[in-house]
Amino acid sequence: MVRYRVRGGNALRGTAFIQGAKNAVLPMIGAALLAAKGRTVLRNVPIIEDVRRAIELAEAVGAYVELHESERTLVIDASRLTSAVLPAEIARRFRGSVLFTPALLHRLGEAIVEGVGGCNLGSRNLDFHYLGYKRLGAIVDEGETVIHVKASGLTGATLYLDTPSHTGTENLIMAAALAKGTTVIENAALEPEVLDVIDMLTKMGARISGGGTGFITVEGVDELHAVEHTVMPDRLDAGVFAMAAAITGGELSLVGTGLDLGVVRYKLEQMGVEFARQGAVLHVRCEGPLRPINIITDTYPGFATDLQSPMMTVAALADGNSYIHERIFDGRFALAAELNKMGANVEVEGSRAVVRGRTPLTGTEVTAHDLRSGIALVLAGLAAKGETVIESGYLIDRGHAHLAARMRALGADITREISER
Ligand SMILES: CC(=O)N[C@H]1[C@@H](OP(=O)(O)OP(=O)(O)OC[C@H]2O[C@@H](n3ccc(=O)[nH]c3=O)[C@H](O)[C@@H]2O)O[C@H](CO)[C@@H](O)[C@@H]1O
Ligand SMILES: C=C(OP(=O)(O)O)C(=O)O
Repeated sequence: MVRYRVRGGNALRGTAFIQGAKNAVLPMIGAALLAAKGRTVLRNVPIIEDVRRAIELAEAVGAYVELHESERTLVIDASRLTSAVLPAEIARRFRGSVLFTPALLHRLGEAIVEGVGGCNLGSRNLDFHYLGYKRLGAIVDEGETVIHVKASGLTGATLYLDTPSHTGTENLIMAAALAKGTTVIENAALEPEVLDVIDMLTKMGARISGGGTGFITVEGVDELHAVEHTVMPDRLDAGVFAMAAAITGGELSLVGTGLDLGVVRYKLEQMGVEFARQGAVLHVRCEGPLRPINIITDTYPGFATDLQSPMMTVAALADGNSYIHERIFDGRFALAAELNKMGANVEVEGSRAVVRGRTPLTGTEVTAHDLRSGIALVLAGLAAKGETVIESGYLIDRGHAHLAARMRALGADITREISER
């Protein structure tokens, strides 16, 4: 059992190094398995638990993988894939396991998905993925726990997503990349991580146009080759560090190539946080009291649902009532009860929450129900009086690399502990 222990009260100051993006590297590991020859090199890989699980899963299907931790570099040789089974004990531990299906389909003619994990956020359907594979010519047997997808070659088709699913778009692009003929994906996701995956696939030889427009066209090719690619910076990790500066009255320089916080920056600015771009560095500081805010989560370029929980912590520390409307997931307010244990006043009704601030927070034992509620509780701990203990730290480690070390370097009093339990 991993737990984080945070003693609040220190302002965070210094340079925060933003990790590579979790939600880009996971599909890229899946994409690397599409190359039947050569070695793929991924750089700026975040050293997070989800990446470790993705490596285990790639090895389970026969790929050779080297993780060079201090270089944050992953080398993947998928020339010999030996198993189409995504075993439950690994696949159920992270969402990214779903991104291995297209490579197994193309390389081995089938994928046996024994489970898909990820944060527990209410319904997390995969119907767009499976309907899309069917439209491309696959046979999908959906058993109670195991899903079997089979195809002896896919053929391009027009696909439509009811909502622009992030991993759904990535999976269907990967499936279409080696299909015969043209595929059009309508209502495709616009997230920057999806565009980074398209960049990598394009280098691999895929013919993809329309990324970022909502209408993606993929002209199938016969093969894809191994390439080197640098993973984009993690805007969620960056958002959390900006919020840490905001709630502790600190001042941070965020370093991460081409970092763009988008709407999160504008929302924090409305709350009184100051940002300044100095060349490649994004400077963030906050001196005065925080103002309340209204947030509506949405697909990109809307406010990212993954930053909704951390923003709830910031709202609890703002003077006045903030309003949050969660529109992506139907079960993403588990944080409210934990924040309330620390003295916050958050009231949830359906998909909406009212956060009545500012309430002084006091450290106590709290539970991370998912990755982002975990990091939101770390933020609360940084601003609370006394000591906050957060379990399970594993959920935080799924998505944030070396969190305690990076925050300690900025002046935070935070430790990561491992116990037998
Ligand atoms: C590994 C990864 O990249 N995870 C991200 C990805 O998850 P993920 O790709 O799983 O999220 P989706 O965009 O697919 O899901 C969003 C919503 O669409 C619904 N839906 C989705 C697919 C489908 O086939 N049918 C369906 O109904 C889901 O139930 C959910 O309510 O995008 C989410 C939304 O930005 C982020 O919170 C996750 O961090
Ligand atoms: C929901 C998240 O991740 P996943 O889709 O991997 O569960 C997240 O990163 O907040």
